[in-house]
Amino acid sequence: MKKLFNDKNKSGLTRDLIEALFPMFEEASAGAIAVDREGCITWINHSYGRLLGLTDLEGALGKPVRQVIPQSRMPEVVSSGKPLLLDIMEHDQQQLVVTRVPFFDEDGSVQGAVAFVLYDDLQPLTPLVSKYRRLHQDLAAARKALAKKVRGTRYSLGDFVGASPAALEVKRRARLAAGREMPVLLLGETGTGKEVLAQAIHTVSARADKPFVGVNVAAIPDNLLEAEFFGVAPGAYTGADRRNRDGKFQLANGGTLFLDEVGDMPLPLQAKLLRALQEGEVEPLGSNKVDQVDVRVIAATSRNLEAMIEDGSFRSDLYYRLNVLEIPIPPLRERLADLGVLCEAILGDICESLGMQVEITDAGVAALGSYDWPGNIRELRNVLERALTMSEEGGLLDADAVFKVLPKGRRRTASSLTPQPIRPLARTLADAEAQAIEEALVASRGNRTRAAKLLGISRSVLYEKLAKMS
Ligand SMILES: Nc1ncnc2c1ncn2[C@@H]1O[C@H](COP(=O)(O)OP(=O)(O)OP(=O)(O)O)[C@@H](O)[C@H]1O
Repeated sequence: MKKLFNDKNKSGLTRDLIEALFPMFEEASAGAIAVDREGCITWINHSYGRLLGLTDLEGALGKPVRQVIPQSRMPEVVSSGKPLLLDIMEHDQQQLVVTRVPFFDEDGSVQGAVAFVLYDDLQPLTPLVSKYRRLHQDLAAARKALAKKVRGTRYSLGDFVGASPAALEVKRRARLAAGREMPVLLLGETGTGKEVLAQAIHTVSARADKPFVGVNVAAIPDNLLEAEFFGVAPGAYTGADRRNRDGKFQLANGGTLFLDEVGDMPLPLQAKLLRALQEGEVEPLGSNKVDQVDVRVIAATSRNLEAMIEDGSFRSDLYYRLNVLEIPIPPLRERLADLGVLCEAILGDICESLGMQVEITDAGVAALGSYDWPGNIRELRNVLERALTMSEEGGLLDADAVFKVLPKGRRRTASSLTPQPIRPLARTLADAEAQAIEEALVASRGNRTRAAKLLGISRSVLYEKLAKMS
């Protein structure tokens, strides 16, 4: 038997072999053609002629293949000596799946090439193509999820919803923080979005593809905090793991460490944290070696750190170390103009997970504005979730539906009963104006053109006033 792969003829496709295989391929394919080493047609079968719309097959013989089939890549196959095993060729708005193979003489020189049309329409391949597309989409989704997991974040800046002057100022500062390496201190009541913002800053920063590690100081017992932060050396204490256990600092190395409720940190640990931040090194519990760490810290608190410094429960040096860029996040009651956009975003999110469609009316949004939101946006989300469980698919949340689920007893009042100190008239007028603008923005669900109309002023005047308020 002839050796298929000898030195001269590595591909083994001699003319004899091609001739032996040809009838089988020709029979099975939708068309076949052969060219010589110059790329001129030496043979073409009837089925291919029909596919190409050729009336005179004899007339095609001897012609350069590109004269007859402009998109043919046979000249490339003859000149390179390499097959093109699977290709899609367009011809007269048809898509042909073709395979092209060169053949050689005994000396290994290219003698010509043959080509077969495997499919003359892509229909039979549809299940394969759609399966490929589905797998491709799954792969892209999995890659995205994995990238988020590696980053450790769920939120980016777009997730901090709000268009009021106060919310825009928060986002402006967050963007500034993302562009620099400095420590950031986020100040805000519970549920105002401190964690959302910390993650968003990390996601936009140069450390985005490194870990984001969050730790809630208030949630960890004091006696475990040190190990949690700085790690534990093997056998550091009775019952300790034999292996090294990394702390949050080591886990966040290269990335961002989010210290939530930093005001709840006991004083002895504050000193160690300060050292870690100043020196860029941490000492695991029970170890006499230090680990170098490169960590960007974003701290957050709902407590008044300045008052804590006064009463000696927070170190002032640590405060100044953490508070290089301060971002105060206003409570929801101070940015009611964002209620409309917040409702839209939160309802969209909840509805998507429940597979339903429910919207809120302007009166529903205005009803939400009558409450003072001590739990801020987290509470708003809970209230909307409760309202949704009581509403019907495709329904509308109106004021009645909102009042049914709104906690009683924390309504905002238009005027306080306690007498207010007399202030300069200009100040009182400015406050009244700011409140009127805020209420118009609530009523118009953040739509400034509508808000300007409600107030009877032009849009440009409204913008001017908003700029002064921010
Ligand atoms: N501006 C915002 N836009 C959209 N959703 C927000 C916003 N702020 C907060 N949320 C949502 O409110 C919830 C609470 O947010 P987050 O955990 O960031 O608040 P926090 O200030 O860190 O609260 P805490 O101090 O209690 O930990 C989350 O579900 C978050 O998605």
